[in-house]
Amino acid sequence: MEKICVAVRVRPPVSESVDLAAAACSHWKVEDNRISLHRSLAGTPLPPALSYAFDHVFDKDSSNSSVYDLLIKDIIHAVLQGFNGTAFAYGQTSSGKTFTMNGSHNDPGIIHRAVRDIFSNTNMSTEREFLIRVSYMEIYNEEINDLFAVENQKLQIHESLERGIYVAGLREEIVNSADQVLKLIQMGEVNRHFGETNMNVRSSRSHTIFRMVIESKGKDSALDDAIRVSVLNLVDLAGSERIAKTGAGGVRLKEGKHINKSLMILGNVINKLSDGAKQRGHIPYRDSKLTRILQPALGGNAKTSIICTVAPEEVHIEETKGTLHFASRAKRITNCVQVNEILTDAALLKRQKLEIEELRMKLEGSHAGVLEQEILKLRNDMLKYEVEREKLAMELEEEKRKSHRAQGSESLTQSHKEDSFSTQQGDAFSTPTFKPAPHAFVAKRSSYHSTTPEYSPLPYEFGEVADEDTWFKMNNGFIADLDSIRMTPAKQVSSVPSIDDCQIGNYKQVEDLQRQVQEAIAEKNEFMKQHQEQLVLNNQLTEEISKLKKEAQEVHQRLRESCKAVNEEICSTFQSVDDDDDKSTTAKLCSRTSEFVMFLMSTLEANVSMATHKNEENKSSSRKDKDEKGSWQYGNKHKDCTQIASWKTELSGEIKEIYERLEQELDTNNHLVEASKERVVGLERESRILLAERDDLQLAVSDSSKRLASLSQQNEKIFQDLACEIQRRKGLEEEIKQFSIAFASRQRSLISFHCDFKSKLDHLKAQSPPKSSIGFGGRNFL
Ligand SMILES: Nc1ncnc2c1ncn2[C@@H]1O[C@H](COP(=O)(O)OP(=O)(O)OP(=O)(O)O)[C@@H](O)[C@H]1O
Repeated sequence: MEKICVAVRVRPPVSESVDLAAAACSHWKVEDNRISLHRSLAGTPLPPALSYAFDHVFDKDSSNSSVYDLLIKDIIHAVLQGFNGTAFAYGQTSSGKTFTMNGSHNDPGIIHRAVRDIFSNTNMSTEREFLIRVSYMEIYNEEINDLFAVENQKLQIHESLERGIYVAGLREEIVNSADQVLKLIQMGEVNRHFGETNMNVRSSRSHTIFRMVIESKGKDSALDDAIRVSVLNLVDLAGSERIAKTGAGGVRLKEGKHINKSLMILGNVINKLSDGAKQRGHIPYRDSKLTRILQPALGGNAKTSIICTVAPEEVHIEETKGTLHFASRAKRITNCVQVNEILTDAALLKRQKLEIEELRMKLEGSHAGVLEQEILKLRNDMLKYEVEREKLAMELEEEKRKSHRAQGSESLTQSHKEDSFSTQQGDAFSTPTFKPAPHAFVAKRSSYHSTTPEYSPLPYEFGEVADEDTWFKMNNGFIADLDSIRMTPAKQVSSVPSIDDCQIGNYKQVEDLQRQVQEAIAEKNEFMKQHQEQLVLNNQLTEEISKLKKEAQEVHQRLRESCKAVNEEICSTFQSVDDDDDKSTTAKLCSRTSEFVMFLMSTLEANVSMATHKNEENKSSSRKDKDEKGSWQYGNKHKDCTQIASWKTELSGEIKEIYERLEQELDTNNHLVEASKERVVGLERESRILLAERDDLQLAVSDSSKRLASLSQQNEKIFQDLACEIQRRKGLEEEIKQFSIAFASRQRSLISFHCDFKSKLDHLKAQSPPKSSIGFGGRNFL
């Protein structure tokens, strides 16, 4: 959707007096793209906020060149690319419309500049070849006249699915240079209705439409055979006028009424269109010839610019306000612009092949929704063909009826002759400078346009069967050719993501998931490996711990055993001493000494020596006692005591030695036990850490196993979905295939029907009197 571009141009004041001119200009102020009334009519208060902004506002000093550059140039370039374009000048009488469109010698107008621009572009184009046709018409008192052929008067407007709205019988000239076109325009201007009024010595009494149809085709047909056809309308409207001001009477009055009426209808159409799509309802395009011809430019398929001209004088303030109001309504209109293309059979075939290829590509991986849309589109196309076929059948019937009627009418035959004469004769206006086109495309299309008989392929009553809604729905664009042309399906901009994108997205998703699964598996394997290693380490440590425990037990055992052995040794020593004592006479003394030794075990050497010393003392005292009890015992015992003392010394030495050894051994063992204990504690701590680690690992492993399981599930689901999708796609492919076959057969039947229809038509034409006698005279191209 594209908004209409609206500009306002203020004409310079016409007063010859500089002061008056300055005063005239002082009411309207132009700043950038804004125009405001800043001084009201004498004696009336200034209306609030009377200020308008437009795409451009040109002040009195502006030139046609700047208007063209800012407002029209873009349209011309769009037209060369296949878009329709329209520019028209609107405003009260004498406000400068004709000056803007036609210009002057020093400052050529928009039409002149557009023609030059088009040819300089086409001549420079290395990629496309062009065929340009021009026509020039006027709407005078609600009648359409051909300005290139005065004999073509009161032409009728028709509408067809292929051509859109067109004027039947309008002369079109194939042109190949700007000079040629400008010459033709100059000749056409002669036929235009001008008249003198109080307000303008050369006032346009009609609306004029200069039309250029530009066909183009890529020079490299390997790339695309499509032919672009665009239409440029440059319109100079007649000015609205107040009868009181123009002083019109008689013919001028009649003209003025028609002008005002058609401009009022144009205003109504603009108002309706500016209401927005929802509120607008029925648009009264059919109420005037002007709005009917401009229909594609107003809310249809064309880039449109409106230049509203205003007069700055105080006397015209009301009209200027009216024009600005019209302009501000027009600013709200949006058009739906698209490139117009027509296709030859070969191009159509090429395109269809491409489309099938695209479909196949899409089928190879994507959303069924898009495919369903494609199917729907194809179905719609097929329906369209059906409708077209029915219409053609109706037309054939109509033709037959008309031909029967015509055969019975002699007078109509005569009028046909006259009309035929005018059609064949009137080539005083044939293109003088036209040379055979160098390129096959231009030659072919030129010959087509110059040889095709001009008649409307549709009955006149068609206007009653086709309405705007049908036109909008079925043919929102202009297609200039009829016979060998197919409609290019409207370019669609889909909001759904493209099928390729979706496919890539799916594959990416699957790839991502597969990668994730791979990673998860690798992670899991890594965890398992670590887990195994940890288990081995753990086992080793457990073994080591048990070994150490065993070792510690052995140490304890050994210690116990060695203690036991020492005890046993001591006991056996004492036993041997006891046994010896039993055998010797000093047994009793030994027995007593053994008790003493046991005591000495704790007090060691010092006590032994002390004990020995005391014993010596005791011996002497006891000797005294024993001397008193019996002197015979003392002599025997003295010998024994000496021996016992030596034994005692010997024994003490041995005991001391054993004790020291045992003490050393005990120390060593204690050290060993301590070290073992420490080691055991360390190992236990290590084992605890390892156990905790193992638990963590087990948790992680179970987590990753779960994740792996869910990923596998997802993966499986995706694969299932993919399988379903593939299955569905296969079904759709099958459906498309069948549909394509059905479509092709319908197309073939349509083409054969078309040929049949044409041949019947030719046959009928050959049999019946010429069309002009029954209303089919003239040419069929716009
Ligand atoms: N921008 C302009 N610069 C110089 N002269 C201008 C300009 N606009 C209009 N004029 C002059 O004003 C007069 C009226 O202009 P023009 O005939 O173009 O008006 P119009 O709107 O076409 O009138 P009508 O509707 O009656 O045909 C002419 O003499 C024209 O040369």
